[in-house]
Amino acid sequence: MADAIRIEGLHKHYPSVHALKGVSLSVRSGEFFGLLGPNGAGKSTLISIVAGLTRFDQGRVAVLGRDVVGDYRDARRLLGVVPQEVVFDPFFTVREVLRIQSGYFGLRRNEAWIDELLDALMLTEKAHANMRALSGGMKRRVMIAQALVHKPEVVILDEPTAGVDVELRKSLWAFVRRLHASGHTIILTTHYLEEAEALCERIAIIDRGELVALDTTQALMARGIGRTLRLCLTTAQPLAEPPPGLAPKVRRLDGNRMELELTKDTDSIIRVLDALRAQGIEVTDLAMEEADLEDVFVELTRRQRP
Ligand SMILES: Nc1ncnc2c1ncn2[C@@H]1O[C@H](COP(=O)(O)OP(=O)(O)OP(=O)(O)O)[C@@H](O)[C@H]1O
Repeated sequence: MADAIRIEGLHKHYPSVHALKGVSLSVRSGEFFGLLGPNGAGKSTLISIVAGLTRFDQGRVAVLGRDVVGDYRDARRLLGVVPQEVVFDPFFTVREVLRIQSGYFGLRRNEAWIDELLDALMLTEKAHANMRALSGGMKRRVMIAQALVHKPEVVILDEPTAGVDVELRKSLWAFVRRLHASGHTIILTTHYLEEAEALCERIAIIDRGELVALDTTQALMARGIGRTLRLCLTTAQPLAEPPPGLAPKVRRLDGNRMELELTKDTDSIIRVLDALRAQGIEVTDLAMEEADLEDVFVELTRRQRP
């Protein structure tokens, strides 16, 4: 089966920025895929190219084997994009917006699916409301319904939960999970890393137009970034300096509290405890914190400031 999205050697220049510098990546069919990166990394540019809305300078991009330039119509039909910005025509009702969008794809009798979308996105009561009369969160839900009106196999969500309240975010994710479970490929960009961690099977991280990581979420989180060990100690005198041998690992020492950074797989907690005991120091409390996606992300996109 063709990859849901295949990007090869993609370059894009704006007048003053080389926004994509030879990006290659593939999203497998049926995957829940995360596209992460700091502000200005090139995520929206990449999405807009996949959607056939932005020209590029070099490379190839295909949606389920259809070239986004040579086979634009087919590629576009297979894709639903929920844009970052909420754009709408204030003169139409919610149902009209969805009917018009169906018309763009040549779909006539689409009412049953429109009803299903309205229901799933909790918009049924607002079907006859004018777009301008909706709250921001509701408008965003209409954008999602609009992107799905032609039942695309591949769905791209560009920051769908930015500025959305917790309740709506939960219901959106429940809906997106259902879409994924029913066989759709989902590509998500988000600045909420815990969302990506919870939802995505694989994650690509781009930074300043370059792919800096592409791996399963699990493997990314397991990358050898340190774990934090927090200790409460009892000593005759508060410690003035870290015990010998542990000093390079100690990040903070405050009286009887000590925080150490341990390297995954090579540093053992037991050895730390033994080293402390050898100095007559007892440990009264201990807490360990694993690196999360946020730590990995920061590590991979840490910028060399000029
Ligand atoms: N239409 C445009 N004209 C000129 N430069 C642009 C245009 N769109 C984006 N850029 C520039 O291209 C680079 C990539 O921007 P892009 O919007 O793709 O990043 P992003 O990863 O989506 O960022 P964010 O997380 O802030 O949405 C940035 O330096 C941006 O200023």
